[in-house]
Amino acid sequence: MVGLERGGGEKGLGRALAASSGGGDMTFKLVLLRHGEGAWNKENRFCSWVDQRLTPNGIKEAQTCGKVLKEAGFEFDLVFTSILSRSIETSWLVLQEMEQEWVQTESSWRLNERHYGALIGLNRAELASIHGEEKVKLWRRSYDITPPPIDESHSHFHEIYNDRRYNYCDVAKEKLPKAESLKEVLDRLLPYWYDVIVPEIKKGKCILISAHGNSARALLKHLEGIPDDEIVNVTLPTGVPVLLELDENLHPVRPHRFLGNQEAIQAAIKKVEDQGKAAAPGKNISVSAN
Ligand SMILES: O=C(O)[C@@H](CO)OP(=O)(O)O
Repeated sequence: MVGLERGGGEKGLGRALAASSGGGDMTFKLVLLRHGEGAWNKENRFCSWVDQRLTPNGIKEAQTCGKVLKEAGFEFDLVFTSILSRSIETSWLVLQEMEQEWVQTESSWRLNERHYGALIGLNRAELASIHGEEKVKLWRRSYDITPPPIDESHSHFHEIYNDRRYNYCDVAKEKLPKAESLKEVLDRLLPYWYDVIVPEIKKGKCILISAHGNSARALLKHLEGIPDDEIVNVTLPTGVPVLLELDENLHPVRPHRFLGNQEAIQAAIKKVEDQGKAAAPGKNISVSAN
């Protein structure tokens, strides 16, 4: 298997199926992706189910991702996205860069970003200066802590729940979440994973999942068996492809790998982690900390 040295070391990684040395067992390759930077990523606000477009930088990130995947030789058979524009737009840009725009795409709310409840729209750094960085880290990265739920008084409530896209979900609108822990994200994602995505992987299809920081983390936790208290340390940067290689039981044959310039990727991870550092208190912050 090809290593990940910079300067073309990822070439050849993209074959959908590879025989492992000796036994001839099949290895399935799956690429997980967090969308490119969106407007509220840049403003350091919890974006979650608010629909945001990519920034010019986010567009570049998605295009770079497409270049990396193209150079590595990936040929996708199927793409899955959430129903939020930033994940769909990212998949378009990736496929365009790879000259694979024709690849069939399916979208589901079950791949949406985690529902951040009452935290939606708030600035992470301002929140950290009020509630402390530890509390914000727990809200952002813990496994089973659910933030306070969104209610009708929230300035983005109606924008989210009156959005026509949620008329087409496989659950009634009233049953859609009002806040989610990472565990709750996994609970709503797994039926889609097992019923829709897994059968396609098992057919040998090369699959791209263009999702979000926390829906991708939830899936990664599930596939790699990351313990509840260790998932807090897993952060995904925007627009960086994550390669997973799975055996026929969909157990990983090696740890996930970020594809691309490793130094730039580490810097991007740090940037996302630093979003939760405290800043001078801002004005419009009101959320009950419990
Ligand atoms: O804003 C959000 O919904 C997510 C990132 O998409 O934020 P965080 O990185 O804090 O989980």
